[in-house]
Amino acid sequence: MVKIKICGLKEEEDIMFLNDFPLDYMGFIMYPKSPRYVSDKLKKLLFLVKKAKKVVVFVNPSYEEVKNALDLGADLIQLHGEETPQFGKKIGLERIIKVFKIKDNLFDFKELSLWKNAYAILLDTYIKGLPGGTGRTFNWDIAKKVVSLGYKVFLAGGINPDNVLFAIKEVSPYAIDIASGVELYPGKKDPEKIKKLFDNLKMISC
Ligand SMILES: O=C(O)c1ccccc1N[C@@H]1O[C@H](COP(=O)(O)O)[C@@H](O)[C@H]1O
Repeated sequence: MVKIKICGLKEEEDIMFLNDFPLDYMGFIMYPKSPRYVSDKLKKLLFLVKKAKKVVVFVNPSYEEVKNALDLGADLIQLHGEETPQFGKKIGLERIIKVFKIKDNLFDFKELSLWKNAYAILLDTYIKGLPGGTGRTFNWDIAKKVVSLGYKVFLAGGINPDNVLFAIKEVSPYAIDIASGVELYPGKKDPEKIKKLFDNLKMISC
C-alpha cells in the first residue's frame, strides 16, 4: 500500500485534524522564505503528532539546525537543497529523505547513486527561485525510471486529490507527498480537500 505524506503543516488544528486519518508522514518546513515556515513553533507542532512519522524539511541547513530538529523529536530530515552526500552521512543516511528536483526532463543518475543508502529519495519539480511547494508536476517518466532502479521514491510536485490515483497507478512510488494540493492557502490546510484525498485513496485499498 502506498504511503502518504502531507507536508507544509504549520497550524495546530491541521495536525489535530490529520491525526484522525491514516497518514504515514507529516512534514514541517524549516525554510524561512517559505509561507509554510514553522519557525519557533516546531517543538510544539511535533509534540501534537500522534502516529505519523515527523519529517522536518530544510534547504541547505547547518548541522546544528538539523541536530536541533532531531533533538526536538523529528524522525526524518528532508534535505531539499544542494546538500552533499557527506553532509547526509554526518547526520545518518538512514534518517534522510534526499530531494532531487527535475528540470527540463534531465536527471543525474550518478548523483542519485551517491544517496542509495538514504531512507528515501523524493522527486519534486524544479522551478527557478522556488525550492518547494510549487504545485507543479514534472515528467513522471523519470520517476518511473528511478522506481524501476529499486529506489524508495516519494513522488512530490503538484499532486492533489484529483490526480493522486493516476500518479500512484502511473509511477508506483513508495509514497506520495502533497503540500499545496490540500491547502486553502499557503500554510493552511483545507479539511474538504483532505477528506476528498482520503476518500479517493480508499478506492485503491478496496
Ligand atoms: O512547501 C514549501 O514551501 C517548501 C519550501 C522549501 C522546501 C520544500 C517545500 N515544500 C516541499 O514541496 C514538495 C511538494 O509541494 P507541492 O505538493 O507541489 O505543493 C513537498 O515535498 C514539500 O515538502
